[in-house]
Amino acid sequence: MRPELSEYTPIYSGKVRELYEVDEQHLLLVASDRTSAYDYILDTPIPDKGRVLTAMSVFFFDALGVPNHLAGPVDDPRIPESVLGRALITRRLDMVPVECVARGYLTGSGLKEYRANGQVCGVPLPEGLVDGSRIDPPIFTPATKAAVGDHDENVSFERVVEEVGLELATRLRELTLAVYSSGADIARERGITLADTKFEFGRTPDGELLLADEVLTPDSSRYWDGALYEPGVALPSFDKQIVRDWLTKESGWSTDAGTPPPPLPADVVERTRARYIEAYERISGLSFADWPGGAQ
Ligand SMILES: N#Cc1c(N)ncnc1-c1cnn(Cc2cccc(F)c2)c1
Repeated sequence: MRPELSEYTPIYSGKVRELYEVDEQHLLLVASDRTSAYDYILDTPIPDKGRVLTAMSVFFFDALGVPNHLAGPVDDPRIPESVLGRALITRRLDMVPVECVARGYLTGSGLKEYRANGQVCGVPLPEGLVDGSRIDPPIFTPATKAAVGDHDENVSFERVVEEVGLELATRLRELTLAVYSSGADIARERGITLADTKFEFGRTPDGELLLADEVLTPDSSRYWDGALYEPGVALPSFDKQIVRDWLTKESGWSTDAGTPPPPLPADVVERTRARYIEAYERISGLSFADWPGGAQ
């Protein structure tokens, strides 16, 4: 008999995820079907999004072989039925207060910084780069964790050293770049470009550094269709572009409307759900139909 979610103490609620205390040493990390666009949480959920992103994290935790915070399988008996397939039991860690971002392509906030001063997080880049340019080798572009609703602030490696010390900062950079490259190689072999990603790390009581949070999901990363890639062309997000295009080109809403986006039509929801499942099945080579927690 599985416990009810109400038996666990909620300790954090994010835009699209929640964190619960299971016991002194363990947490329950829950991914919802909520999605965001243009910094709004949309009213319309994407069915199975939480399960697909959980499946992607588990695939990469297994594939990457990096010590991580998982403390049980996706069907662990401590996971309530109501969140089965979109929740994971993790070890409770002392989280490192740094968003560890790796970029293999220039876009988003990195592009904005580059255009202003030719560098990203203090890392100088060659002249003449444009939106979507390859950054080779990939760079470590850390950020400080923002309060809920705010954007993270890109910071330099030196600022991370001030925050956590040289040894840990160096280790975070090494691990972030190594894990990004491994993930990017896996995705590239399946025709998908992993442009950038954000990792979080935490430490065990005896000081071991573990990969935590979600890993290499479309919510923590930018995924592009490898077949469409060309530098200088604004690259559509593999998973979010359907929603973005409907909102800005068909719904009558605009990003400067100052009002929340309207509800999504059923076909936009279904096509977006299908894109998440396509990304998972192409990258993992597994069938999402085999993932626990189907329609209840
Ligand atoms: N992962 C992890 C983790 C851990 N293993 N130990 C201690 N704390 C965290 C932790 C704290 N904040 N977050 C972000 C986060 C993730 C998921 C859902 C949310 F609501 C919020 C993660």
